[in-house]
Amino acid sequence: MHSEPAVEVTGLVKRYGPKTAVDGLDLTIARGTVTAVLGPNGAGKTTTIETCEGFRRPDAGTVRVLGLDPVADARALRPRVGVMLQSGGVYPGARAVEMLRHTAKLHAHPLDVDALVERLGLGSCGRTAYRRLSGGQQQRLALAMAVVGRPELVFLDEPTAGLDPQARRATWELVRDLRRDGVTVVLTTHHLDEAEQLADRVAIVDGGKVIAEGSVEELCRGGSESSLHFDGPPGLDLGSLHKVLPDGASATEPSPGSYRVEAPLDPALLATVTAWCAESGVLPERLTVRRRSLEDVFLELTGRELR
Ligand SMILES: Nc1ncnc2c1ncn2[C@@H]1O[C@H](COP(=O)(O)OP(=O)(O)OP(=O)(O)O)[C@@H](O)[C@H]1O
Repeated sequence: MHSEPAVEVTGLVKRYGPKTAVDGLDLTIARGTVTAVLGPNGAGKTTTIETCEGFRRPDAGTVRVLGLDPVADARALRPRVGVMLQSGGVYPGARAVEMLRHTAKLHAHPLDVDALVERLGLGSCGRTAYRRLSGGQQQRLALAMAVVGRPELVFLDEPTAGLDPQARRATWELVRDLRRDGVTVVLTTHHLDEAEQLADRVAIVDGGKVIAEGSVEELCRGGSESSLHFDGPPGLDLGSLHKVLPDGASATEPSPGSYRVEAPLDPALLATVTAWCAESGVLPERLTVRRRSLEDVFLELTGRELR
């Protein structure tokens, strides 16, 4: 049974009036994995996740979650799927930790509430009404509510947006523990480092479609895997550098005084570039070797920075 994917989205289309938010999206998520769904603003991530959560009906295509239909089988899925919404979903007057205890009681094998409260730094919020919590506290509570029932699958929509570094790390640790316990985690994020840190698989969504999918390593493979960077005076004669670089290499000045050399990286390349700098009377500052990152891939695929 567990060879069946946790989530299977096929040809999903979702429109809001004339606007097509999701446009034939395909995504398969294996059980027990952490998948990060990345994409620029308005790419269709939230709409896709909300359709998987059963909050929206597809206009076309199919969505199966744990083998079931998220709308028709909502009752059966509720105890098995944890949902963390971007905002709200909680009665504003409800007291924070009481609400968490109440949610825990609705489940057969909940997590230990006190341990979870401690872990997410919610101890001081005990009897505080939800609406009086800070944004970060509300968010951590939403995360706690999503996982307290020990679900098989958790959807986290931008779980660390706006959190301070400490709360962010606590959230990452929690996601790692969920994964270790075999929980499938699907998260949307604008933080590429979050995807790099947590995700087994990354799906990049743009224009309502998945335009690339794979592990971070797979996505970063191909193209030029690494590049050499240095700063110097603006307007250096890169023509003379090209002459000494190996065939197929490129040297560019992406912004004034900032240089990038793309070529198969080996010690000889470094020697060639520094020798050229010496001949040109240039002291290369901040000389670094950079591996191709998810950010580079994202930029190449979407033509946009993430935010
Ligand atoms: N309820 C709605 N009514 C009308 N248009 C909507 C609605 N919800 C989303 N949209 C539009 O659909 C498109 C996809 O939105 P969605 O929220 O799914 O994208 P997203 O990738 O989650 O974006 P973000 O990163 O900004 O949260 C956007 O153009 C958005 O403006």
